[in-house]
Amino acid sequence: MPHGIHVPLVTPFGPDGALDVPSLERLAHHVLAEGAAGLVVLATTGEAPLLTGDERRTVVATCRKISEAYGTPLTVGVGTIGTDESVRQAIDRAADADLLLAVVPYYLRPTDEGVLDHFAAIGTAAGVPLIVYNVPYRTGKTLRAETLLDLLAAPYVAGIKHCAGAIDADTLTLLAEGRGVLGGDDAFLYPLLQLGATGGITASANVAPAAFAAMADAVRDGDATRALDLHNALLPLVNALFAEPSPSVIKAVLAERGLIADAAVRSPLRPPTAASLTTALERLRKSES
Ligand SMILES: O=C(O)C1=N[C@H](C(=O)O)C[C@H](O)C1
Repeated sequence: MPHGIHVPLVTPFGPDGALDVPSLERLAHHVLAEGAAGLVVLATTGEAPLLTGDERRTVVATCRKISEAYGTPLTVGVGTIGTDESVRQAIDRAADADLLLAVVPYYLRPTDEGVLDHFAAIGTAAGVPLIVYNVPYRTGKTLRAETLLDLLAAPYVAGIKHCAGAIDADTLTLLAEGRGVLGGDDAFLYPLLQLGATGGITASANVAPAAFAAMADAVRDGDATRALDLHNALLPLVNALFAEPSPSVIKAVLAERGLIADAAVRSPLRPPTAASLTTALERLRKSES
């Protein structure tokens, strides 16, 4: 069962728009050295749908080597609208992955039963445990709490990355009855951990890996005061990092800090405004003081 903070890495591009592997390596080393429990590639934050097939393979191979050097798991994103193509992706990426982060099929809004069949097909074919990526505000598909619990109980599912955008009634049911929930909404990570989530996949941890890892450790160790202090210090930063479509602000902050060479994002994402970047940098400095 995944635990701790797994960082969904941004995918750095150079000023010419090409994949920047040295920056990816630098960032991956940095977050693991700062206490992240694992790397996640080809997720939302990694702009996965905007990469070519060759770029995806390079990102996975690069982070595979680094994960092996640190002895930490590598989670690789998979999944699209249709089951057949999702299965193909899963088979292709499973060889280099410890876990696959498989998104709920989006856009078509299938039934919950269709979604269960979708994950059964992927999980059976891949032979690598899945983390179900439940993000209704992106996919357009909300799953019933019972369906999420059915997924958690499936032999091919190691966990659920839960991004409900709130702590709603279904989230409470899921956490009360299921094991292996990972917080996927950065702003809600602390309460989710307190309610029993085993860890998180949080984009903001690209920028502040040590603080996120410390917060997860504090909850695990029962140090509620320290965990709450860290949450309160991180929350303004998280809000600033998500003030514009992610990962634009995150990349700009990483570039300012010298962790990646350039802040470029791919269209239709756009660079953040100067005001958003300034606010995020100020809040990062404050969170560190
Ligand atoms: O890339 C991810 O994985 C994450 N995606 C969420 C989103 O952007 O919807 C947020 C989370 O921090 C990580």
